[in-house]
Amino acid sequence: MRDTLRRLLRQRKAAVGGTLLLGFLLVALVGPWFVMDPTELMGQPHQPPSSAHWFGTTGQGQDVLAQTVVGARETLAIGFAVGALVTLVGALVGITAGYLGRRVDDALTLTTNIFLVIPGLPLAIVLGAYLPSGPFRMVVVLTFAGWAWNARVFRAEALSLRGRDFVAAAVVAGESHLRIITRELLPNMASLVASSFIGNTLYAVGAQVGLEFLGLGDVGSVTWGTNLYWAGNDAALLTRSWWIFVPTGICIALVGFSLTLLSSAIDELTNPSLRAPPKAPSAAVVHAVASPEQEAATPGALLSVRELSIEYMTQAGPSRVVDQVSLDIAPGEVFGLAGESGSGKSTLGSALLRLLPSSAAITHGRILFDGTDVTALSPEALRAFRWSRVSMVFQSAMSALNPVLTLGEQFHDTLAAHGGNSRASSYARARELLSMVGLKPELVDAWPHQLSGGMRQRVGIALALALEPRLVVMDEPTTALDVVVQKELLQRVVELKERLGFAVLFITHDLPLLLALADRVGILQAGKLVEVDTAQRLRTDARHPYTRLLLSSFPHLGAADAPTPSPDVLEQATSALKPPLAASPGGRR
Ligand SMILES: Nc1ncnc2c1ncn2[C@@H]1O[C@H](COP(=O)(O)OP(=O)(O)OP(=O)(O)O)[C@@H](O)[C@H]1O
Repeated sequence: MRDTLRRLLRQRKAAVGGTLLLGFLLVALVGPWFVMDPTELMGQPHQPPSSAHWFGTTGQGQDVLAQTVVGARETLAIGFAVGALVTLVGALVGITAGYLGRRVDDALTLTTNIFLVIPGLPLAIVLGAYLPSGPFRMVVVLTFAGWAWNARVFRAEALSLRGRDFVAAAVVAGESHLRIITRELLPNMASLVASSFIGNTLYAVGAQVGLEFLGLGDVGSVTWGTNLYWAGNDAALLTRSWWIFVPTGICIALVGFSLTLLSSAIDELTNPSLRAPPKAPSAAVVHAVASPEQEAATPGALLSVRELSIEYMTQAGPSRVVDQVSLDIAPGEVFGLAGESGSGKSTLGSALLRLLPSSAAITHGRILFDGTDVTALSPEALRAFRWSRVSMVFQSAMSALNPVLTLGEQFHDTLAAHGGNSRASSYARARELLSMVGLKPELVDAWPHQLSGGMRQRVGIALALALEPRLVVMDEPTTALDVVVQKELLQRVVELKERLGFAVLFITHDLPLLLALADRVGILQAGKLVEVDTAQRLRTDARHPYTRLLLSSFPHLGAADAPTPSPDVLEQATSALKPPLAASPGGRR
């Protein structure tokens, strides 16, 4: 907690926003003792700023500085009180609904939705007419009108946390609902609570000033809203007495600005991916290659990667994660890319479709695909190129499918984006693709959550094959699956590859799996391709020490001194993957 606070203070946005807000709080707390009585008629009306009245006088002769300073107290007090109450009520209702679910959720969600459809202003007017005037009325009115949005946000967060293992573990351990909510859920929502509180305070200050300006507050009190109300009533605009409303207006804008800065700082602190990444060089793709002969693709190769280097721009400067990699993939070949975690496999795979994040740049080299220089494609050409010529199967079957669209719709989106025809023809193609990967065609109307992990990954493969690409990049497609499902899936991939003739770049850290599946394997170490060879040769005659180290970490792969190897994974996988894999295309590195 102290560490979070320290990091928050180090953030420029938080420092500026916090200092501004603290300044206003200080003025609101002690300022009223140092200024004149804001209600007393001290001088001539409509007097511009002078040494007697630094901010001038109002249309009735009161001191504008005193009104601005004293007005801060009630405005901010109500703002923070409403901010806290709206957050509290919203969190209570939302978390209870999301965590308990069923009937409680139905009832609370219905209530929340009713509040959401009632327009805030009429609700505030009606409530205001029945409640005794004063700050209390404003707090009740704004809390009543504002809690529902917050409840929706907290409910969504509770629903997502409820499914997490640590909550299931607390339930199994017999913890009470109250304890689970306060000990398991709430601490995990700390950043949401903090940013909601700041956002709600911003809402409260704005809404309060708005209502009071319309005369719906207590016009006898001194707040920033009533200052503006009286400025309007005293014709400050008509008489061009700008000093009556400008100081209050500036204060409201500055408080809003400081709260916005704080809210954004909290978001960035709790979610580092929101921080603006350091900028990649403006020429994100550089085409230089060392030698002219490297300019050309290898004859007969489907893909030629030439001296490719990729850098991420980090706070500490550029970090090269792919370093001068050159490789070729032949039509119909399965090329395996192996290497330990963080060696740059996924970065290299994403670069083939130019799917790198904005903080990454291809700083050197070329990607030549079937006569196309991928590194030089315009955004429009790239859109047409991706998926129709090179597609991808992503690692996480869980998150690669859109949870709110049926499978048919997801196929239709992909086909329509590449000039597909009617929805009916997309659905027909989707059924065909589903049966091709061994799923029932009727699943076209299913939602992703109705499928198992293995089924989802098959859908991912079907989607990747929808436009009959010539190369499919598979980035750890089986990592999250158990060995049986993994085996079935890979068998299917090999069958489809034999039938349709596409090539595969298969990325994984599971070297035994690759040696069984791939025609050739490349070993990536810290961004460098240290060895490329046929799977057969790598198994028995690996040359690079890093390859040998990787192989030796799997004792069943022939290490003579390995303790009684368990059933040979390689043998199992090879026998599963019929027909036998083709020999390597020669002549490439
Ligand atoms: N957005 C990013 N900003 C900065 N560095 C990054 C970013 N994404 C990845 N990296 C770094 O790039 C390197 C390569 O990451 P990459 O994901 O390509 O490795 P990998 O071999 O696919 O790993 P794994 O097998 O664990 O998926 C890692 O050191 C990682 O920390």
